[in-house]
Amino acid sequence: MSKPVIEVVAGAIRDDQGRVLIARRPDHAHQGGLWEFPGGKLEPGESPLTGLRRELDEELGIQVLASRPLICIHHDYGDRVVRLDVHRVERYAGRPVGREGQPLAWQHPDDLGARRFPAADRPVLTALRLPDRLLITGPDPLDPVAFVARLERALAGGIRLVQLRAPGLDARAYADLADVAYRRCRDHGATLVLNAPPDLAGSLPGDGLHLSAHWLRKVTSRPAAHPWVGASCHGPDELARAEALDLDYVLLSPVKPTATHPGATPLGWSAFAALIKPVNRPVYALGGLGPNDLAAAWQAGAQGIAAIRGLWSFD
Ligand SMILES: Nc1nc2c([nH]c(=O)n2[C@@H]2O[C@H](COP(=O)(O)OP(=O)(O)OP(=O)(O)O)[C@@H](O)[C@H]2O)c(=O)[nH]1
Repeated sequence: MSKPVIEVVAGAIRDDQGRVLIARRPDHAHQGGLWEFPGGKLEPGESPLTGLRRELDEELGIQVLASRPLICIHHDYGDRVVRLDVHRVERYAGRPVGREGQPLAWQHPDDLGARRFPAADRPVLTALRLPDRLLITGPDPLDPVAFVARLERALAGGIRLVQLRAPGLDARAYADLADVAYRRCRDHGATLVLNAPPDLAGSLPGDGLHLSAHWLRKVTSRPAAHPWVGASCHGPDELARAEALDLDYVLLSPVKPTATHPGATPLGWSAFAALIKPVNRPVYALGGLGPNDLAAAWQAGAQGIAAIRGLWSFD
């Protein structure tokens, strides 16, 4: 018999330094003594938004004014299954205090890994470290100077995650480009992931590796030596494989018609949402999307959007 699912809603609240508010669970509670994102169980018939507002008022004494979905996790603890629906609180009124006596702490997302959280929260920590826009570079740089100028403009415009994709370049030209792109990204505090064969990527400067669907099929374990590893997925089998390999995030495409893959059938948002429902990691929506699609992507359960044309400035 399948176990009942406990519906839980929680808030990721940031301060103006980008730190996130966490609370320590009471020792006697389930997962007692561990840190958590403030929230709790939904009441019967309650919507996630109403539950979020109620819980954060009860626990912290704040009033949520604006929020959006961040990530939703299904986790089986053995004695119970929890559906943890985490929302980013964008605006709130009041000053958070531990109204139930729980200790609170503000922590930068990169440092959250040093705290002990319930197992369900692991992908939430990853989602908090990733931005909502992933730039895929393109088209292939026939003119590297113009390519780097475009990259620079994207970084100056706030892009913080870049996938270096240049399938037409040979290994040497790709390595040269990675060298320049990595320096530019580092100057802006952005993360560069290399869309290249794992062995080549491992020898180049970068913060991570992007596995094409081809390499996702070929690798037998998560490639070591890369702090970040993501992959391109197009359906449930590839999504399941990315999870089994314990990759950090995935891209699912195509959501809309795209110039890069004109023959592919677009998923549309509702099929996209259904496909990522069982996926316990951040998913970027890809295919014919731009910044105007961000709100739809969040509502469908995505981390955000990935794009070439939608984020790469052409002139
Ligand atoms: N609030 C919250 N709960 C979490 C997180 N991660 C996680 O696995 N959970 C689990 O989700 C469930 C939430 O239950 P809770 O005890 O906080 O719920 P509650 O505030 O309504 O308390 P109550 O049971 O005393 O009424 C627990 O099983 C808890 O272990 C998290 O980050 N935040």
